Amino acid sequence: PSCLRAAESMSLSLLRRVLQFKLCRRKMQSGTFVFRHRWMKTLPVISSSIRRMSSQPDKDTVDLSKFPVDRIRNFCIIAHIDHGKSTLADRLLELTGAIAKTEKNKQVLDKLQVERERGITVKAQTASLFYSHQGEQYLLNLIDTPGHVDFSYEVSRSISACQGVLLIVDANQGIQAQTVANFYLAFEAQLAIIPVINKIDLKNADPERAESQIEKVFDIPAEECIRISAKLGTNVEKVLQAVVDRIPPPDHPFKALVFDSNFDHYRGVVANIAVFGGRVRKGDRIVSAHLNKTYEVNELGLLRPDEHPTQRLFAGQVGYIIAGMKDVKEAQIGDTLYLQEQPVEPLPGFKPAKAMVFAGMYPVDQSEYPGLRSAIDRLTLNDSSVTVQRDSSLALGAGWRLGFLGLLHMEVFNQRLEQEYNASVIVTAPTVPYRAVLSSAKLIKEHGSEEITIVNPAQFPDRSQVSEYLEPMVLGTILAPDEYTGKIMTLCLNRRAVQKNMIYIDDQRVMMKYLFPLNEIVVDFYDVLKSMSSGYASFDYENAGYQTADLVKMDILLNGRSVEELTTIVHRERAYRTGKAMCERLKDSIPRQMFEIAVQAAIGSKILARETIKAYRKNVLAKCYGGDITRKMKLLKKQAEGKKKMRRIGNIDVPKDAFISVLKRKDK
Ligand SMILES: Nc1nc2c(ncn2[C@@H]2O[C@H](COP(=O)(O)OP(=O)(O)OP(=O)(O)O)[C@@H](O)[C@H]2O)c(=O)[nH]1
Repeated sequence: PSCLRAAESMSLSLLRRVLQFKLCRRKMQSGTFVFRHRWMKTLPVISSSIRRMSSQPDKDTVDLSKFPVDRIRNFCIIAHIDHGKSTLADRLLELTGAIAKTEKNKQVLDKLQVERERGITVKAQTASLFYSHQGEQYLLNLIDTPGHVDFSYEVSRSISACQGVLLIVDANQGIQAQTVANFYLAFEAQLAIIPVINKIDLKNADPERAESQIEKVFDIPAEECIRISAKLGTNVEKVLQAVVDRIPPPDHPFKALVFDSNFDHYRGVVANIAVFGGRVRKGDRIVSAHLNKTYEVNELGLLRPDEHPTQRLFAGQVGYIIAGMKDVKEAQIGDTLYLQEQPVEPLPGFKPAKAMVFAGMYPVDQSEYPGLRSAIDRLTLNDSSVTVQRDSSLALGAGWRLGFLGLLHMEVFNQRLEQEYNASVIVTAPTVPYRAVLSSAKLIKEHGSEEITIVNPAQFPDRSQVSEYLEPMVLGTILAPDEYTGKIMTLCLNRRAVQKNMIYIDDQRVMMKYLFPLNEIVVDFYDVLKSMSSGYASFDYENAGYQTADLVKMDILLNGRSVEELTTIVHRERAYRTGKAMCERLKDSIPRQMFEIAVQAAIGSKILARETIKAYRKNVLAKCYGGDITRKMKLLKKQAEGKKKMRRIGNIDVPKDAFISVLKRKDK
């Protein structure tokens, strides 16, 4: 009101200057933009000139720390695997000038080698983009997320840092299992959902069908869908407009959420944060709500998509912060950071990731133990969802028992160890976390509780000491064309699954829900499902607690000697069939050696199955007549290298892949 009064006596341009000066000062003091809103309402003429002034679309000179919160949008891209998230992210980056438009820009946000090789996203990535819309400049914070079911943990935490999502659906494939799972994650978080139908350039694209599925399954009007081709860039601009128009700006009290973290060898932990309110500056002392530890901020900035240091981070911004944390466990995902002098109520955070698959990991040669230990330490610094426990076995020596989110997660971890740390490891047959209710007083005392979780089959307690065994269950969703329904039902039945629900989502596609024992799907269910449906079926699952089960421990013996790493826990009624199949597969995967090998499956002292591997001697020099010594040396070296991929158990060479492949079944 005092300014309005002053306006009567001052020229408008002078008043403008006074206000601009006050505005800057107030913004710097309060760190919020509430002040600006208020003035814009009372003085539209002045505010429009201020707006013009602060929305110069020159992204290199704009001061990000003063970016108005009402022109910030935080969103992520979610979809089923391969529906084109990373490709759309590339186009968005290009269109907003964050990266140059070249042929080489393919899945720019997929930085890890394993991501590029497998063509999948494993870790969520963040980038800040500038976008001019109707003369205003907007700051769009984009988070690209992985599509595979093992990494849905990354999706849920990305969602917590956003106010909206782009839900991508392939125009050819339509809604798939993870589309459904991801939709509900976003829906439950009450985010704005923009459905995007991608790949409309494909010959068999059927966008109408995808839209009617979206209407039927998610209750989103078909008109809200945007049809695009991420590959060709068709209509991608419309996506940016929708982000601005349909996603609300962030509006929160003073605090920041840690939604990702990774470890940098030189700078320590780099935490990705979403600032929900207020601001943080270099040199500020911040507190992590979870550990109640105080740190000094050494560096912070935005991700565009590479780190771009700034002096401050403001409400509504998504960026990174480095504050002398030494372990990613200090930057717990879901934790709240606040300024030391301004404690706040912590944000709700995320459900912690729970390991569902456990496996032993051992060096191929014990002399490589220290190297492998430091490689595992470093890799887990970057992936806090992996649990690590030290373990040792008679045959394989000292090693670890690691817990993963799923089998693909385990394979990716393994591949990263080999590629990024040049480590050669043996991974034992994966197992799920079983539980046992103990009846033996001695064991209860030893464990300090009646119910124990067993992640190592070798430590499976004997039936006589247990009143009940329990196995983890999951509720699986399968989407497939109806012609495969019969085959899929047989497969599920073979995997001890119970059907819970089945509906047609359109005239050709069926959605089925089954309750599965986790161990039945963990190794190869997805592969089998894919191949029996010519790649058309998709699968996703969520945890569904524990159920009583009649379990037994099955040992595998090589020449009468039990190989602890091949021990598995099986359902009693399946023991014979599983034992026989395991022996057959071991016979195929262990190469013939200079002596005969008996492969047996046993429960206690009872032998269930046996196969014999005949003796054989491979003379690699057999075809090498005459005297070329270099050629002979080369062949012998090659043979020695082949042996490195083997593990000697007793006097038997077992290929390291045998430990996992032994569990893969041949479902028809
Ligand atoms: N024809 C066509 N192909 C596309 C389009 N968008 C993406 N693709 C292709 O689809 C494949 C998967 O694309 P990505 O962008 O890697 O998919 P994604 O959803 O990020 O995959 P994940 O990160 O593994 O979940 C790639 O081969 C892309 O080239 C499109 O609009 N048209």
